[in-house]
Amino acid sequence: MRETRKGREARGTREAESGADEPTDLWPGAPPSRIEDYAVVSDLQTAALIGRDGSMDWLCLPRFDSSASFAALLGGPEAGRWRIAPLAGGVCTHRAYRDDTMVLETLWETDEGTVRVIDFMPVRQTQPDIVRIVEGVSGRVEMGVELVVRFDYGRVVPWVRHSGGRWVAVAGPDSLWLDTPVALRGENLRSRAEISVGAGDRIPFVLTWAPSYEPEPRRYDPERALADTDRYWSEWVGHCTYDGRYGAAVRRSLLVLKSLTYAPSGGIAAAATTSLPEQVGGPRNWDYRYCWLRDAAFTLQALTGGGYTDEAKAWRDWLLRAVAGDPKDLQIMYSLTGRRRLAETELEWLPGYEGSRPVRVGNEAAGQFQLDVYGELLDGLHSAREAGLAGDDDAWTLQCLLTDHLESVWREKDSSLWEVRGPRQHFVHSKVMAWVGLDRMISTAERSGLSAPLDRWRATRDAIHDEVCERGFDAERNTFTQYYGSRGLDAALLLIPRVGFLPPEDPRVVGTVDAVRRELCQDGFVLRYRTDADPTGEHGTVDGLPGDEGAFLACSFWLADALALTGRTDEARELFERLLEVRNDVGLLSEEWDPVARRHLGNTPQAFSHVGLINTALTLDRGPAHSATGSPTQSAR
Ligand SMILES: OC[C@H]1O[C@H](O[C@H]2O[C@H](CO)[C@@H](O)[C@H](O)[C@H]2O)[C@H](O)[C@@H](O)[C@@H]1O
Repeated sequence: MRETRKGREARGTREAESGADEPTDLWPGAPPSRIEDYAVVSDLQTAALIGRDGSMDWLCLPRFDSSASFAALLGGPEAGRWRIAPLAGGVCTHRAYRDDTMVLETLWETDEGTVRVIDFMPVRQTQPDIVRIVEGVSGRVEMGVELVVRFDYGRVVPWVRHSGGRWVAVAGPDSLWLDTPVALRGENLRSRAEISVGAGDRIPFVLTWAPSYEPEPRRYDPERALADTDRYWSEWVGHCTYDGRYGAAVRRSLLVLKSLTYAPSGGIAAAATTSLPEQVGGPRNWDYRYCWLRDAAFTLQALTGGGYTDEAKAWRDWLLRAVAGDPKDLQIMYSLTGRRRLAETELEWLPGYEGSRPVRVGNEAAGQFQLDVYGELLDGLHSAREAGLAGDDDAWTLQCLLTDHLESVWREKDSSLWEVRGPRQHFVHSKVMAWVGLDRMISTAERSGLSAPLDRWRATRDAIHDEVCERGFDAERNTFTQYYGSRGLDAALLLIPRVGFLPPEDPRVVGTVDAVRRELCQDGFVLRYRTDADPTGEHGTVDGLPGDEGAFLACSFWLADALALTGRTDEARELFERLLEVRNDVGLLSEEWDPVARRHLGNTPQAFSHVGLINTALTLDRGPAHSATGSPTQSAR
């Protein structure tokens, strides 16, 4: 490495003092990244998003749901980011994770030479570290480094100083420490350097977060950390039991799910981000950095399907702790540690992703009544037992209490799995999942001989079944409906055969799958529901929200499942392989896909979408061995 002239002059400056003396940009006019441009690295407590332009634009420290120290994703470079890229600008020529790991390698091939940047987060020991190693491959490339730290989601400009050879940014409770042989200079409230990287050079940058009131964090050997991180992920992937045709895609999705797991508690975040829009420029922007019982139950089944029983056990332990107490106080989501209060607020100082406002933290849906979660939970615990997780007395006690409660609430209207913000309805999928909850409890008690009020449970299960078939089915159109009396459809109805509510060959199931294909598909991908379908809704829509959204990727996987289950395997495979095509260059999926603009929408990477991928791959390879949640245990009535 050669340090450039500006770099040498910069030693010892105080960034905050140098102010706006040089308002130039290292990469003038660089466009913002699209959602699908981001790769993720994780230390199992938080995650960073890195664009194809080499810019780390999202990083919450010290946890997934902490304030962001880099929030360029939602506010542009001024909201904090860390870019390492050729000064010539542009995006990388190639990018991939190193084998089956979460170590990212980004290659820049320029006329002058080739450089690789290796990005990773060592699995957390004490403090979070982000390591970036710039490696000269051939020739010589002029690289730029720009570090803009803005604590509290872009709002707080820290004091920056150099101390004992380390670069330090401090404000309030946060401090960030950078160890690197490169001297950064303060300029325009940013820390910058230019370096000339020749073949064989290897230049490390290690950024470590610590509470500002604690002693400075220890220094980390980046090369050793790289070897350890490589080994950790390779060993983890080595436990995967899936050996089917879609091995690489399934392993990558399992790695993403693991990356979204908050290791200290076993809780699983629905996604690494907040407020990436479901419609660019619109208000459908939500915070997903929490643990949804629904998403976690689905995730658990994908993990057990892939052979990961330790994670399943950790999730069950998390669950038992989180929901402890009165079952009527059950929430549909919790923080990663099990905290209940997730008050939703808007960060008005952030312009949002491509102007998509508001940016929200917290999630009001935490207070909703969503009937389906009882079914997903009970099914998840049932599948955990089926997957060989030893029975647990506490778990069974909890399951019985939840079932008692389910029996007393299943007739109520709810907000559904889509967390609609319009009026509550008798959503058909919710009732189906109430049936699933009772069905799985009956099955567990029957098989294991655990004591249970079986006659009563059977009567309730049958009553739900009868009511759904009577009030939730439109005989004229031969389809189940979104809610009782509605003309609208719901992609969640695709789960009916998978959860065993009716057998796949039942004409009502076939009719519903056909109706969803006819009315909810856009370019073959599936919308959750029509956002304009219900004039009785608060804003003339069932979800009470203005605007529209893209195709929901999990639902598109559910359609592939339903096609496979109803015997249309070729069509199922074709759709599944189209869905694989919408993954980004490093195999990640966000929540939604815009079939018109052909781009990712919504939070990323999203567990729900990756779970869909894994479960459909398992269905295509192994047949419907288990439901999505769980195993069909009963056939038609
Ligand atoms: O689109 C409206 C709702 O979107 C979010 O919910 C969605 O994501 C959840 C997490 O993956 C998932 O469990 C749920 O089924 C999805 O609808 C958001 O959290 C809600 O607040 C919002 O109303």
